[in-house]
Amino acid sequence: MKTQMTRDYLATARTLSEALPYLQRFNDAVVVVKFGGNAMGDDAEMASFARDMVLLRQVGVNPVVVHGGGPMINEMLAKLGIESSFKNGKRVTDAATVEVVEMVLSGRVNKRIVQAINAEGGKAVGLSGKDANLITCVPADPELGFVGEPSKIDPSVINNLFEDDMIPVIAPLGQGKNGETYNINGDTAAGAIAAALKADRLLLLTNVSGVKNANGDVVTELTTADIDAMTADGTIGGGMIPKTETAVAAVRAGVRACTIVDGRVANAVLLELFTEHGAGSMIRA
Ligand SMILES: Nc1ncnc2c1ncn2[C@@H]1O[C@H](COP(=O)(O)OP(=O)(O)O)[C@@H](O)[C@H]1O
Ligand SMILES: CC(=O)N[C@@H](CCC(=O)OP(=O)(O)O)C(=O)O
Repeated sequence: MKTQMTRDYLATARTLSEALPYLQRFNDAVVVVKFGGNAMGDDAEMASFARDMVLLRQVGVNPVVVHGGGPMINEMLAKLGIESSFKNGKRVTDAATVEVVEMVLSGRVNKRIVQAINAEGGKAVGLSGKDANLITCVPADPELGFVGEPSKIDPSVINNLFEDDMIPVIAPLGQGKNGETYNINGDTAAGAIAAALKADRLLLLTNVSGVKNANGDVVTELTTADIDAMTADGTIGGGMIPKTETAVAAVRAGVRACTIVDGRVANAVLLELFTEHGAGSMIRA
């Protein structure tokens, strides 16, 4: 049974300690957290994120981490002298680039998060969308090369890890039908996994406090119509495009709510889920 999380409940707890007596209400809830490369920060910030994941698991929530690592990919591409560009927030990915993307995401970034969660007392297992056929892809757009759009999700490996009290940490790569490797935007991968799991919440952690309007103010609740209008007039641009696209697709696919929030704030995930401090921008169906 999944616990129903409601904004009403969230609004009644002002602090984490006030929320503590009610945390069992979240037992067995599935929360997919996209941890963006820009949200990762230094070792102390990484440890704070890892602690949040371990605490969620301890109160019975099933967290799934899907990570990005765009800045770390940029750094490695620059070292190798490979030029890179983006179209609507997605990296144009040729054969040489996808090799680097896989090395950086499945290697260094994935293991850094796994190690941080394990150091906090959790049991994290690092995977990519290629493991156990988790994510099958089709090409997203001919102009983007090896950028994948998830066409099939097999979440059985995630459910098995939940049963064994483990926290899946997933790098956003997938496999095509001919065995080719695809680079998937981290937000897109997180949304597809959240939809397949019918997650209670999808949290997209980034380096801004939410979706901003033309005046620069964070919009706390957004409808899909607001997002369409703000994208059409250019208020939403760059890396925010895949996030809002993902939020809309996820809530349409049955995810209860999606929040875009600043992951650099201490205890960002716990505060967002359990207290009215949950700032950021929330999108619901
Ligand atoms: N309307 C908007 N509100 C907030 N951020 C926006 C907006 N439009 C574009 N952005 C940009 O999107 C960025 C977040 O996307 P991105 O850098 O890809 O993050 P991440 O690495 O966390 O996935 C912000 O830092 C900001 O520069
Ligand atoms: C297709 C595409 O854009 N893939 C992304 C995957 C990493 C990612 O999403 O990283 P952030 O979440 O840190 O931006 C990329 O190559 O940068």
